[in-house]
Amino acid sequence: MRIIITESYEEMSTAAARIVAGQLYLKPNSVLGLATGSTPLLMYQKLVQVHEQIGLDFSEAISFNLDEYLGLEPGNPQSYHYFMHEHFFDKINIKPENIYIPNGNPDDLAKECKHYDTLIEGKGGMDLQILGIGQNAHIGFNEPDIKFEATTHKVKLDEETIEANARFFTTPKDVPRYAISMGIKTIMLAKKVILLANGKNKAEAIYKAIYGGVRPDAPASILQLHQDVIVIVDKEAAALLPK
Ligand SMILES: O=P(O)(O)OC[C@H]1O[C@](O)(CO)[C@@H](O)[C@@H]1O
Repeated sequence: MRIIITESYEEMSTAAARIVAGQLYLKPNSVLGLATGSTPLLMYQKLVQVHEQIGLDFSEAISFNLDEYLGLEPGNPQSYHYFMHEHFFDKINIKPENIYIPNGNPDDLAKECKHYDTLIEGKGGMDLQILGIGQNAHIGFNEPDIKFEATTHKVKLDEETIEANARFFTTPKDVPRYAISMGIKTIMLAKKVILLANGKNKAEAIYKAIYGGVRPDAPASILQLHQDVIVIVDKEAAALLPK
């Protein structure tokens, strides 16, 4: 695990965007695992700039998003479908048929989970997985006490996550209670992982992810067992790490 501590959110985002851009230059048809939330927002903006200014090409890239709220239609502004199109996909030249996001309104949830796993496997798994982290150390929507061997599945969101994500909704009541998320196993099968965090509210989660024991009550701690993880955190998120 490589740990990069940056001075600011801006620097964290630049460092992450550089790795994504480098990945695409080396392998234009890379399979990217993508995250939502506020953490990767500036990284997406920077990638859009690189696309616009020097032509970073996404035309062969394939993307799989980590998760989606259950019960939200893709056109709902709070859905992760909407988020990804608004902040990233609609601003780059990725092909619509190469964009995969779990369906938050499937007729048959178990089938949708299996289908998503099959699609990921069919593309050979992720070359590069981008992750944010929840305050409770969740990755994707894999909440504490998750089974490490899980693939795509239905998740009941923790109260802490509902509270943290309420800022995106009109009232906390509107936050969906369930989501569909890629599992830890799928994330761990990615060839390379970048874990991003900024702000002091992520300091404890980052400590647990990097220095705590590998335990299901801190899902991100499993990344200690991955062979190629780069953790990029600003100094506030790094505040509890040993100097
Ligand atoms: O970046 P944020 O908004 O703090 O969210 C943290 C994590 O929680 C999620 O919203 C749940 O998947 C992730 O998208 C994100 O990585």
